[in-house]
Amino acid sequence: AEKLARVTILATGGTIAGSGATSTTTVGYTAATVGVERLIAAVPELAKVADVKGEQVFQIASENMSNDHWLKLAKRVNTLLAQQDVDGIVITHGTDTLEETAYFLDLTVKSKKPVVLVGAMRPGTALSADGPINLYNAVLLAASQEAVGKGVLVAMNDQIHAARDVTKTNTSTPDSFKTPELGMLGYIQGNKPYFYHLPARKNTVDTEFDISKLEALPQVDIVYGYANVNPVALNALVGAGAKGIIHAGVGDGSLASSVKTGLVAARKQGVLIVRSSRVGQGIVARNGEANDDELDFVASDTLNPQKARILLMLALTKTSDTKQIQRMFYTY
Ligand SMILES: NC(=O)C[C@H](N)C(=O)O
Repeated sequence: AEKLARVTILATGGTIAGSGATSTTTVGYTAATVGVERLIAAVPELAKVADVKGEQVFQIASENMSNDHWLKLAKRVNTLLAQQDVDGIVITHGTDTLEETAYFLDLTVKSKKPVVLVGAMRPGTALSADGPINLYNAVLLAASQEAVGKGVLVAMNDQIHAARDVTKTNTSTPDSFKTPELGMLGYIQGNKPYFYHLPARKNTVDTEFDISKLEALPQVDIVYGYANVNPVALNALVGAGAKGIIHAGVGDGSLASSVKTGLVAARKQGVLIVRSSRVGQGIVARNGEANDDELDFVASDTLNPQKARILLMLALTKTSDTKQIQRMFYTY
């Protein structure tokens, strides 16, 4: 018989490990209650596709995910993937910040072996819970040769997405994870992954980031744009020591005059400013809605604000030169 791939499941909590009072409880349940061994035992089919081991790394709802959790997780993933006896990793995760953790790992994992993030939109106790099939698909994907060298992947709702581009698009439906416009990578169907696209941006072994010796990440915060915007939030975050600010601007990253004044002042104090957009799709054009050359700002390209925040934190561990950081935003 062919030897099965060895896949470690790192469990972090979320709704995939959640439970509710009744089978029709799809909101108002409790996330992060079920341990990894029970998650694995609930899907005996896993044993057919991989030699599976479980490890409980955290037990949290993903709204509580932090920089510290990311550093711990990335270090654990790198340690495991350096081992001969680990062929791939699945990370069970809450869906609220799953896209952020996926992108953080996409930039910091130093291996071509598959890393697949998975979650669920319904707790395990619900009718038509999506966790078990999502977990099965994720393990199947992590055990496959097809997933090698494709960066960190997200497996949800029978689909395969790239960490950089996937986003949560719906508060509660099982088809919430999408890659609008840039496109998902493929499907999982009939016990097989099918790929149609490859991630074009550099990831994993091809990035310049190394978190192996880091104990903390620089403080980077997000400021939201809206009509009648109040600059108080921006000024407070800068006052609280932010090293970088992501401006989630309206439209193509446009800046209201009241906020622009604060951003210019912050930049003069050495704070890195990235113009992103709250729109969720499209390129934020450099020197478009603002003269980035003159202001010494960075444009986020297509990264949404929460992912721009991750790239800026990692960029600041290497340099504070805006030209270098802009290059990174066009590379990753
Ligand atoms: N569907 C979910 O997993 C939502 C939950 N709040 C979490 O992110 O942990």
